[in-house]
Amino acid sequence: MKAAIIGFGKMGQAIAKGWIDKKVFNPEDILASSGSYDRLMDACEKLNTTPMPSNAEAIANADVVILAVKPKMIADAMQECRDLLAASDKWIVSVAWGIDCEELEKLLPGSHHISTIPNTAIEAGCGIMIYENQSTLTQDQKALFVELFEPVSMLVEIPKAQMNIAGILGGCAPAFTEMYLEALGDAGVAYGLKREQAYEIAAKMIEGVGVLYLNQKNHPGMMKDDVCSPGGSTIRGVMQLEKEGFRSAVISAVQAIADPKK
Ligand SMILES: NC(=O)C1=CN([C@@H]2O[C@H](COP(=O)(O)OP(=O)(O)OC[C@H]3O[C@@H](n4cnc5c(N)ncnc54)[C@H](O)[C@@H]3O)[C@@H](O)[C@H]2O)C=CC1
Ligand SMILES: O=C(O)[C@@H]1CCC=N1
Repeated sequence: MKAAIIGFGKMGQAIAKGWIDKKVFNPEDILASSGSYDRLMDACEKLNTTPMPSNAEAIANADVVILAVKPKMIADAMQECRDLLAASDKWIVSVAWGIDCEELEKLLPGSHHISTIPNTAIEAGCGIMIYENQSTLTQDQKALFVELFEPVSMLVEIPKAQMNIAGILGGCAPAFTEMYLEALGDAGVAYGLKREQAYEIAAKMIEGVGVLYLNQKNHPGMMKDDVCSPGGSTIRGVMQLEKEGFRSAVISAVQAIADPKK
């Protein structure tokens, strides 16, 4: 099987790296095409993926197509490929933010497609792949979709009305968490830790908290209480975060994306 990745930027490359690392695809079976041919050549040289001169050629030679251009670019990028996609059993995984099954059908009528929102951690094989419960994939294509993305992500099926909020938590919030990681690193450095060591400790801590929650499904407040010894040190930090509006800031950040006009 061969995969065409149309748009070989951050997300396109993250998917390719995750697949190569988990041996889902041989690097040369990933056919990449992008807006800038020079940058595409550089990226493909690093990953050993195959650079393609056009979107149409990448798609013609592939079984599955990952659509990883900016949402506004889809119509332009796929203009020459609409007929080919409508007339074949090739199938499309769109990762474009805000483009649901109905929108995809308008852009690529008659094709087999599924609308998803992945996150950058797919590169490390521990991503989240939100996908809409409505798609035009056949049963066999849906099974292949699971086969390709399960090794690199947790798959979460979501109805159309909740795609946006699920995508914010899975796809956008990594940036919030990276800011938190950076802030912990700065604080560690301020108190004498080497920066690399500070980031490593903080990153492992974030990973561990996630795994602990997923294993036990205890309420996060209870998990926090387990860390705060009576009269101990942690509760002083927790009280300060409460005073600074930490939780409220996080909720407001989600709102700023979910309701951009407010
Ligand atoms: N970066 C992220 O964390 C996430 C991104 N996404 C979605 O992934 C898609 C790509 O986003 P990024 O990778 O972050 O952006 P990016 O700007 O890094 O990548 C976009 C790529 O598309 C290429 N491109 C532009 N016009 C093209 C055309 N006509 N044909 C082929 N390629 C073309 C550009 O050269 C660039 O390599 C977007 O739709 C975004 O909503 C979804 C979830 C998370
Ligand atoms: O910021 C964006 O538009 C993309 C979609 C989700 C994460 N990054």
